[in-house]
Amino acid sequence: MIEFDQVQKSYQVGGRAIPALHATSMTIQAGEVFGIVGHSGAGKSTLVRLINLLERPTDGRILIDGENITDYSAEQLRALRRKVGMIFQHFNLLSSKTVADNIAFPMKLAGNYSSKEISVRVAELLARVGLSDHASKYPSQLSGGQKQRVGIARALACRPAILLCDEATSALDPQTTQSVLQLLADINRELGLTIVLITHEMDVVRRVCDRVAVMDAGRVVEMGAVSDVFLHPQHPTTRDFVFESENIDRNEMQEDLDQASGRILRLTFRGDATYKPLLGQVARDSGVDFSILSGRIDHIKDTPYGQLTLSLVGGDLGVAMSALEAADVHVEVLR
Ligand SMILES: Nc1ncnc2c1ncn2[C@@H]1O[C@H](COP(=O)(O)OP(=O)(O)OP(=O)(O)O)[C@@H](O)[C@H]1O
Repeated sequence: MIEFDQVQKSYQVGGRAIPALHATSMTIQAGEVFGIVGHSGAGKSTLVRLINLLERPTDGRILIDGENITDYSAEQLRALRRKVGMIFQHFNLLSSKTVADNIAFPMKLAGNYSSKEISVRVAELLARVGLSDHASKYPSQLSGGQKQRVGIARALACRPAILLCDEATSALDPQTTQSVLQLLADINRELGLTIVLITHEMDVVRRVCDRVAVMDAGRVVEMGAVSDVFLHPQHPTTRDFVFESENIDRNEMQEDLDQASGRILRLTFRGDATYKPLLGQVARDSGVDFSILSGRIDHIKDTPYGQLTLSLVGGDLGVAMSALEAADVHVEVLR
């Protein structure tokens, strides 16, 4: 478990303190995939780099499994950094070393592994990330996705309990992003590793994260289960991220709403409710006529969800809303 207790960080620039993270308290549970989403400069990297003390807090305490790491000695800090692996947007591989040597590097640096242990572990990791045939290649001979797989294998070499991912898929195309996110999800499930993932794309959060913190100007402005935050965003910054990820043009959406008659409802279906043929039944029972203004069906991690915006006329709206809510559909009245 990672706990931030009133953690604050300012950078000193030319004698002035630039605040990057205002006093923040939050907990990341062991074994979860925790997303941090925010625009450029929001303070995401700062927050994540505090977890392995690449940056030191200006104030507050950071506890990992109950231990205050800000009090650690140099020796304890070295041990902490072996427990916390990290992967980067631009992979940060050593270009003069082969794939196998890049993966072996942190184990050699740690100094307490035999060469036999290192070669067994490297072979195991190469297989885990699907690169067994590329052990002797150099980074320049690999694609972006393969380089990130090497980055992941290297980060896992010393069997960390936490993996920090700093915009790990931002330099990759959509298909490669998908396969790297799938690898991270598999690793999280199989190894029980805690993953903290920074991104500026809500879609990345939707695919792999259990919980998310939304950052804006050095503050966490919204935090919660991805299904709650994504489907019912409260803060304007969160709404922007969700609309952006769903390719929704707010002006166009407003025009559609203005043209529609009657009441406008937004229905959110989660899990099994997503596939139930509810609307026809509700319309018959309540006498309400409806037309669909927009709709989508997708997944949050492995859970299906659907969202529909409807305009409704006639009949008994109260009966319709009660029937939907009784079937576990979240009903939001937009107008
Ligand atoms: N080493 C530094 N020295 C001075 N200011 C810094 C330093 N690192 C970050 N900052 C400032 O702190 C604020 C937060 O930066 P940070 O890199 O944490 O944001 P971010 O959300 O990760 O942005 P990006 O997505 O662009 O990486 C910004 O205003 C940035 O300019």
